[in-house]
Amino acid sequence: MGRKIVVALGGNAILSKDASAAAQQKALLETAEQLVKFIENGDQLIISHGNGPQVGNLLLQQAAGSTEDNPAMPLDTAVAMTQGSIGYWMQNAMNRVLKEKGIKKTVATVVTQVEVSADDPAFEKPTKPIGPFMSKAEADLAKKENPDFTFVEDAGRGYRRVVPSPKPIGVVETDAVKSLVDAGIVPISVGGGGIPVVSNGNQLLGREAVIDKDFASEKLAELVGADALIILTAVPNIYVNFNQPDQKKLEQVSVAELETYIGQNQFAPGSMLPKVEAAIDFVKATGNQAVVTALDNIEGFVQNGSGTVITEKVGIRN
Ligand SMILES: Nc1ncnc2c1ncn2[C@@H]1O[C@H](COP(=O)(O)OP(=O)(O)O)[C@@H](O)[C@H]1O
Ligand SMILES: NC(=O)OP(=O)(O)O
Repeated sequence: MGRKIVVALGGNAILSKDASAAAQQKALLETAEQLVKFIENGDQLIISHGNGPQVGNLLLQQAAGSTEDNPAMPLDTAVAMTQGSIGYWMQNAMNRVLKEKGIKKTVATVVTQVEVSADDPAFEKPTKPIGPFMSKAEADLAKKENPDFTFVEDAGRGYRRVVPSPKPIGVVETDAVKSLVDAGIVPISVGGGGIPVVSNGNQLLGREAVIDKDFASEKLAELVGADALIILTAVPNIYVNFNQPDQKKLEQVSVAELETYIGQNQFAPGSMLPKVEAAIDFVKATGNQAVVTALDNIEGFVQNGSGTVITEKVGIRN
C-alpha cells in the first residue's frame, strides 16, 4: 500500500482574479490534473484546501441579499457552505481527470468540524484575511458601515477584512476520514480549515472564525497517521532572504534550521510562516516528513523529491 499523504491546497489553486464559479472550477481542473500524479504514484491522498477568498465573498453576498425574513448566515455556517461548494468543484474535477486516466476511484467531501478552545486568545484579536482586496477608501467605508469589523493592510496588496483564527485542537470527523481512506476513497476534509466548533457538554457550538488551513491540515495529518504532509502553494520552495538578491532556496532542511530562520523573521506572518510552523509541528509530532512546494512541481516532487523537504534531522528521509 502506498504512502498516506495529506495535501493542503493554497488559495491560488482555486481563485486568482476571477471569482466566478466557472473560473474556480477551471482552476480546480488544472489542480486535479496535478494531484492525480500522487494517485498514479500509488499514494493514498487526503485533500484539504483554503477558503479565505471564497468565504469572505460569500459573507458579502449574504449581507447584500439579506432581509429580516431571510437573514445572512453566520461565519461558521458560511465556512460549511464553502466546504460544500469547493468540495463539489474538487470532487467533480477529480472525477473527470480520474475517468480520463482510466482510474477507478471515488472522491468524497466530508463536511468537517474542527474543535477549537473557547478561550483561544485569537477570538479577541482577528488576524485571518478573508474576501477581496480593497483600497484604503473602500476599507474606510466598509468600516463605517460595519463598525465591529476589522480591516488591515495585507502584505502590500491592499486592505482586507480580518477575522479570528483560533488554533485547531481536534478534528471531529477523524474516524470518518480514516474509514474513507481504508476503503480506498479519496476524502476532501478540513476545507477552509474546518468549521470552528467549541465543545460544551454534549454539544459542539459553532464559532465565528476561520481556522488556518495549514494548521488544520497538520492536525488532521497527525490524527489519521499520515506518512507525509504536503503543503502546495505558489512557490516551489521555502526561501531564506525571500525576494532579495541573495535569496537562497531550502531543499532538505531540519526542524532546528527552520526554527533558527523563524527567529530571524525569514517567513512572512499570514503567508509562509503558518506553513513553516505547521510543517514543524507535523515533523515533531510524527517523525515523518513535511513538504512545501508548488502545485506545478508535483511531478518534480514525485519523480525526484524536489521542493522543500522538512525532516527531524537532515539526511534522514522518513
Ligand atoms: N520566505 C519565504 N519563502 C517562500 N515564500 C514566501 C516567503 N515569505 C513569504 N512568501 C510568500 O508566501 C506565499 C505563500 O503564502 P500564501 O500565498 O498565503 O499561501 P496559499 O498558497 O496558502 O494561499 C508565497 O507564494 C510567497 O509569495
Ligand atoms: N482557511 C484558510 O486558511 O484559507 P486560505 O488558505 O484560503 O487563506
